[in-house]
Amino acid sequence: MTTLRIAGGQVLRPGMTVERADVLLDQNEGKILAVGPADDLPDADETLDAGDGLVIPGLVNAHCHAAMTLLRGYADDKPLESWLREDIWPVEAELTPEDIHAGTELGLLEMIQSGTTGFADMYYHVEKVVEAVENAGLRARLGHGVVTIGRNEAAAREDFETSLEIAAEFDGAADGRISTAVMPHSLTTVGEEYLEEYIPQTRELGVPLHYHANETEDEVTPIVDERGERPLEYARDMGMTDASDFVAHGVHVDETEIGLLAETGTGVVHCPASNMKLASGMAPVQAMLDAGVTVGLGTDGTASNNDLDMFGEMRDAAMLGKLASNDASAVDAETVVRMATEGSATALGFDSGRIEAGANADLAVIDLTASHLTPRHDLVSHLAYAARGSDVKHTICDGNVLMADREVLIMDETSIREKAEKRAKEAIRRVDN
Ligand SMILES: N[C@@H](CCSC[C@H]1O[C@@H](n2cnc3c(=O)[nH]cnc32)[C@H](O)[C@@H]1O)C(=O)O
Ligand SMILES: [Zn+2]
Repeated sequence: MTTLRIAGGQVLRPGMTVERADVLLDQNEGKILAVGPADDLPDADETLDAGDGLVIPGLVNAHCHAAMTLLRGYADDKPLESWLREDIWPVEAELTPEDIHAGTELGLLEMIQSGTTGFADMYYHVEKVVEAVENAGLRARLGHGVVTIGRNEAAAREDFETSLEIAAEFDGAADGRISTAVMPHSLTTVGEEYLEEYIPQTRELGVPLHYHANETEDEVTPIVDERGERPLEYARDMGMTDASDFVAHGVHVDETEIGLLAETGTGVVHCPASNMKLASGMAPVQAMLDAGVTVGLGTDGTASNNDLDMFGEMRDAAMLGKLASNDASAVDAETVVRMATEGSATALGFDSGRIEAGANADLAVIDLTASHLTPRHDLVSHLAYAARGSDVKHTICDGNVLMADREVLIMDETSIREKAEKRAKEAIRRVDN
């Protein structure tokens, strides 16, 4: 067994307390072996100096479309429907598998540089997303997003069957760092007849479902008008609300749907920056948490954010949550830190998001010497309201050091950025011609 000690730091423990301690990792199993005072822990094969920094669970971005880094800043200042139809979907039609590989690599680089060690991703040409994640050393739940509207039956079936095939083929890949889900895009972009046929096949596969739900009023009204029930009641009737399933957004959920989510255990991934940027609405996060709903945190894609920095997402969640509840004590610092770690990990079914023996060895170490993190009254407050991705100095996933002292060890940053820049511009040229 090869062991790594993260020494000389202060550690964020599951109860959101901070204590001076070392952390001992088993690099073969990718697990945390022990947390405690330096003198109490056995010697390790390797030591990584936390330099009096703050050791936190690696952040988990529970809803993303990583390859959309290629479209960062391409189409801003529009609501969801016109943004997708007029700008995003036309250029996505031009993206090649290699483009998606390049965009995903750029996203993974940004995640490693900002302390994110796990994420959920809905896209296509997922074999290229798998390849990028395998090489980058991160933990991910991946899936092919299914859209059947606007497609003939053969194309619609092919899209859903691709999602099942991908989920079956890659679940457990990368020595277990990769898991999968079947990902119908949303309850209004996938026809009921296909849900009826393919959801049971998903259950046979034993992987969860992930889909966008209740993001905008336009996603809710048609279902209520046509079915006389709420979208998540429809989802439940279609067998899409298991405890292992997780939905993105959940902005326009009413009390009935909050109660349903609390009862089924289906996770909700709150994406505050995307919801604000697309003017989708303000999710009732505090009400969902008070009802016992599992709430994770996600950035969505970088074309509706526009970065993958989960520190910014925590800050947005806290600020928006207070406004949405008209209550400055709502969605407080501890709540958003828990959302970005334990909440997201639970929603994705990762044994990560907490620093205690037996959990995955997914961690980040924050350099506290910055002026914007001074003085150190309350480090949990700093995580929510002051820290930023660029404060992360070490990132570790599955017990492997992916970034040390801000140097990404296993990816060539310059070539990744140059490739993404080139491929993004070429894709835009193709859509403009
Ligand atoms: N098989 C589908 C691809 C679906 S991938 C996931 C889709 O979600 C889109 N997406 C990104 N952000 C959002 C959002 O906030 N709400 C809904 N869809 C989004 C993204 O652009 C992408 O088209 C097809 O061939 O079009
Ligand atoms: Zn999304």
